Amino acid sequence: MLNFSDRLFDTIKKKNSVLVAGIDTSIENIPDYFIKKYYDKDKNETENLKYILFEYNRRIIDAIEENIVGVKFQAAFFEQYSYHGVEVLHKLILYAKNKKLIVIFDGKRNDISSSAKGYSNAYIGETVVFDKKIKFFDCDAITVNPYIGEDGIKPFVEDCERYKKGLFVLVKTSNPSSKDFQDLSIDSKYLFEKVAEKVHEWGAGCKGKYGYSDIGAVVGATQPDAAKLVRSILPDSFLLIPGVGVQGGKVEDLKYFLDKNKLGIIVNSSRDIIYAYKNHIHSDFEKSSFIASKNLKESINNAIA
Ligand SMILES: O=c1ccn([C@@H]2O[C@H](COP(=O)(O)O)[C@@H](O)[C@H]2O)c(=O)[nH]1
Repeated sequence: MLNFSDRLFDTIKKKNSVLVAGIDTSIENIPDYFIKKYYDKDKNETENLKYILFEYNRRIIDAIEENIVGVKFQAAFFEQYSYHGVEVLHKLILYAKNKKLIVIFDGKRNDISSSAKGYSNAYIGETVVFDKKIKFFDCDAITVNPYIGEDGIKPFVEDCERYKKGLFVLVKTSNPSSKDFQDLSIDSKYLFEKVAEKVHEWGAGCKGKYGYSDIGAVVGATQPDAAKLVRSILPDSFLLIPGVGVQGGKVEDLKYFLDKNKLGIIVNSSRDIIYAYKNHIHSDFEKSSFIASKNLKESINNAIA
């Protein structure tokens, strides 16, 4: 099996797209006509929830797959429905993997090393179950929070090497409050620069045949100035960039995130794609999402050409 960064690189080239669709779906944002059509009064709430949540997202994935390199599943939107949502998440991960899309689990997980290893086992590695080892979620990559320090990151990095998976470490996030801690100054550097230096160190041992590291960084689209600094520290890492559109990040600023080969980025968009029907692009939600993802893919490609 190829390294994560090689699989990502090849899929970007094959699809001619760096767009990742964020699957952040809440039931209350699914169109009424869809719910009315599929809500079955003879079933209980959770059976209806599971069916409708899976079906809506499955159809979105089918509609947009040609425009995207992968999908990013935001854990919160599944966990809010307890184990019912997690069951749907598991089914959707399998569905997306079967379509050869790059699957990123956005859980921003971490803990002390023993607990971090549990998260890593679940999402990118394998878990010992009696005399078997089971790859439960088997995603291509996971987002992690670096605040706990190196011993919490190491189990993930080791599993990236072992299972050919990827990691995206939060370096400079897209939200306005990212400045509260990430911009604190230490030794005349921002804290996020220090984190980026660590990401460089952690990724040095896992590079693919194209020279990219399997350990990448999350940098918000709303942070082009920070992106220039991060890119100078991380010349060989993929940057996962959320925050275009609704959060104010501009496609024209994506050039500041690129590496020297005008590559090395993937750009997430969630609400603008999964709820594109709200913008009345088309009366049909699948067509709306298709058009929104196609337009965004093309405008990103133009901006980074
Ligand atoms: O810095 C970060 C890190 C993660 N996110 C996540 O990305 C999507 C963004 O959704 P949009 O609807 O496209 O705004 C969401 O899942 C966030 O949890 C981020 O926004 N910023």
